[in-house]
Amino acid sequence: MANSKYEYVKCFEVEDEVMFPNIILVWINACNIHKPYDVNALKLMNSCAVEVLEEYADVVLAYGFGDEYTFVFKKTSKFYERRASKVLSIVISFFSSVFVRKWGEFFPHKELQCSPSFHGRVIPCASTEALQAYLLWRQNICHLSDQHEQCLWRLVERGMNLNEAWDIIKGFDKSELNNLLFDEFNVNYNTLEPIFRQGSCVLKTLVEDIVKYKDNGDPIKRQRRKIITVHSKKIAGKRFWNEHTVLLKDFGGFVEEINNVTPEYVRSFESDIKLMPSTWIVVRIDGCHFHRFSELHEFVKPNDSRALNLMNLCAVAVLEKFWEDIVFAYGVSDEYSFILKKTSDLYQRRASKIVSTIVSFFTSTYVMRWSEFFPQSELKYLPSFDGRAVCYPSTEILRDYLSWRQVDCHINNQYNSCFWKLVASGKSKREAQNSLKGAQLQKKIEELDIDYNKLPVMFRQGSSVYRDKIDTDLIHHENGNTFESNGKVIVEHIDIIGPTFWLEHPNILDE
Ligand SMILES: Nc1nc2c(ncn2[C@@H]2O[C@H](COP(=O)(O)OP(=O)(O)OP(=O)(O)O)[C@@H](O)[C@H]2O)c(=O)[nH]1
Ligand SMILES: [Mg+2]
Ligand SMILES: [Mg+2]
Repeated sequence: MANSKYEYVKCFEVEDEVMFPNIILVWINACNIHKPYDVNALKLMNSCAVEVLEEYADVVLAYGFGDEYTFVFKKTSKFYERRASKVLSIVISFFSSVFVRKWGEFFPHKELQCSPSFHGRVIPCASTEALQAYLLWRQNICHLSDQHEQCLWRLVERGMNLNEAWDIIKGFDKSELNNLLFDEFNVNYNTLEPIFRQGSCVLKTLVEDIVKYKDNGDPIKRQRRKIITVHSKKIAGKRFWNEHTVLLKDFGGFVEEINNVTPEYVRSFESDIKLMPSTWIVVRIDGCHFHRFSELHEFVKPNDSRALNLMNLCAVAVLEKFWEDIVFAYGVSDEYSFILKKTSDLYQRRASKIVSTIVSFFTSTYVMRWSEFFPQSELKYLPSFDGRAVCYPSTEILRDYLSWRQVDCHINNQYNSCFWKLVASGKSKREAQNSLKGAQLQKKIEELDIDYNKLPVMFRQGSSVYRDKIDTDLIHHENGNTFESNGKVIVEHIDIIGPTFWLEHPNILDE
């Protein structure tokens, strides 16, 4: 809706469409979860994967083990115009929401200590043959890493620390690991539960339901898609693949059995774009379908302080977590922009990892802290956010970016204030819309007698989040130790278009 002279900053956004005929794979992996192999953790991951397949019609297959999952989109998918960062962030955000929501089902006696996060990337697979190689590669890694984990955690349970245990098994091959399990722990690896050794496949299949019976007693059947979770020893084998008609239909059959994955293929599966060095990185996230989400959860119109404060809290958590890299954030409505400093080397500036981790952490914090802001209202469906990263080469352009967002906030807020005032005065939504079409909003505000400047400043200015550097230079002395404080992360509602704020806080965008 909003047009401003700052809009040109959009031209720094780059196209990231996954072109046909590539098959879209989304690989996700938990950040920093390393703990004893727990079957409940695997079942939780599986249950989240099932929800992903339920939610997104285009995801037809998923394969996961340990703390990772891969989602495979049908060949013809046009999900979010196949834009990689959208596809990745939405899947990972939704997965994070479900993970938080379902945690208690699988760990009833263990509270989730902090917001979990996942990172990932989109992997374009050029052909069914490449997909077959990908699946073989991941399942080989499942076998190997599970053997390691089974040995490692048994050694730890026996009293070793993690490093000592690693020192013993690192470099062990399959048979050495098997022998260790057998000789030391009397465990035959092949008898362990398949969910550990083989990983889990979640897929859509067709089943026939009897919907009713004819007068003569004959059943009337209807085919419906059903999501199943299976464990199979060879998911890249012809037999497994070709016996699932849904997979055959979507991707075609596997022609040959394969035993090896060529290093070139692995290289392509692992490739990850790095963002240009010495540029500001903006990660903007935005709620998916928040129009509907806000209706369903009865947000106050047009601005709901609870919803905005929850967004702000999540942004503060992001700045606290990434305190070395993110220097500023600006939020309005269902969106937040996070500014990573020019010199940041977060995840070696790998775009997917930066965007996915931030989106995931923000989402899981949102779900975990929801009830503090909406104690009377249960989450009716799970929120998800999309995200993208854009590089800006100069501070001037970065400031124009922030101005663009704040002008947007301003114009939207003026429009919404008029709109809801008209509706409150008895006009229908359509009438209100028509009367505002092409109108000078400033004039309308006067006409409608809206005391605009009396509206809460958070609604008018949006929210700026940054570290209050007043005490940055303070050196605290505790127990004789000295350390530098990073400053407290604060939320302010201020004008960031004019120069005043930036002159008063020269350290924020200090190059
Ligand atoms: N009532 C109310 N609605 C809000 C508030 N904040 C955000 N929203 C809703 O969230 C929407 C955000 O706009 P968009 O991000 O453009 O639209 P969206 O519905 O999220 O759709 P996509 O982002 O394209 O998935 C607004 O249009 C509002 O409907 C709020 O404080 N109160
Ligand atoms: Mg939105
Ligand atoms: Mg929005």
